[in-house]
Amino acid sequence: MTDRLAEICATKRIEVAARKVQGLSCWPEPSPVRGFESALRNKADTGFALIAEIKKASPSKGLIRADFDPPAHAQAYQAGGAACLSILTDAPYFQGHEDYLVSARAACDLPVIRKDFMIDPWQCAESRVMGADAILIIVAALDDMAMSEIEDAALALGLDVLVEVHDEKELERALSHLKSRLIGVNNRNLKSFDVDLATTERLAAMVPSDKLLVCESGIASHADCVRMADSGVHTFLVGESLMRQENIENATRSLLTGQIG
Ligand SMILES: O=C(O)c1ccccc1NCC(=O)[C@H](O)[C@H](O)COP(=O)(O)O
Repeated sequence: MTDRLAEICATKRIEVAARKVQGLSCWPEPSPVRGFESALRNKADTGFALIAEIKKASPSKGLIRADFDPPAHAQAYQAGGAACLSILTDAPYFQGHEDYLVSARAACDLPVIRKDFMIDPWQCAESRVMGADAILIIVAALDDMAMSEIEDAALALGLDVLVEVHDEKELERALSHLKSRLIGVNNRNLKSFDVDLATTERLAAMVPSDKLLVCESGIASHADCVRMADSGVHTFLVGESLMRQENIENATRSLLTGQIG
């Protein structure tokens, strides 16, 4: 595990231990699960499928959007053609909050992935109670047994799982130990924070055809999407480049279609 990821996970362990003591009763009953994977597959069949991220800040860039308004961003992403939302709930490193997930999901019809650092199967139940439709498993953060236990807990609750890898070794571990059909290749190096789209291009050929490959991080334009399509990749997770735009709806449409304005 990278030092930074290890630090984030150590902080998360303390946070989750405290949240477990509080229990789950503070959220209302969740609405039925919206199909996250199916929404992506439907859009990817006919063009580009976008998981649009609601991201206020990040460890690599600090504050990204000052006038942060999750419900408004969710509606803009949906109007611009996004298939799903990704909502950061980690507070210490991303200035996220579970209220952002609750309010953004209530403001639109899109399925939502809770973007956080999963280190305990209990967080799956917590995610479902918040209203999440999917969770993220970061292979680099977990050993084989832990990631498999978290995946089982998520699937038992009806949540979809996006399995995130950064290199060949992590992809092999994911394919050997996990059953989820969504594989995210994250182009961000967690040691240097450098982003290189060639990471997705390198790993794409290793991903079996029954899996849906999601290209994560560093996508900034329609040209980047077209470049990834040359490697057979039509599904993207995009945060910063859209969150920095004044008109998020137009920027989302332009990313997906190449149309300006
Ligand atoms: O974004 C970061 O700085 C970061 C640092 C450490 C761990 C994870 C990090 N990002 C999580 C993500 O996966 C991205 O938010 C997501 O792929 C969107 O990336 P981008 O379009 O480059 O904002």
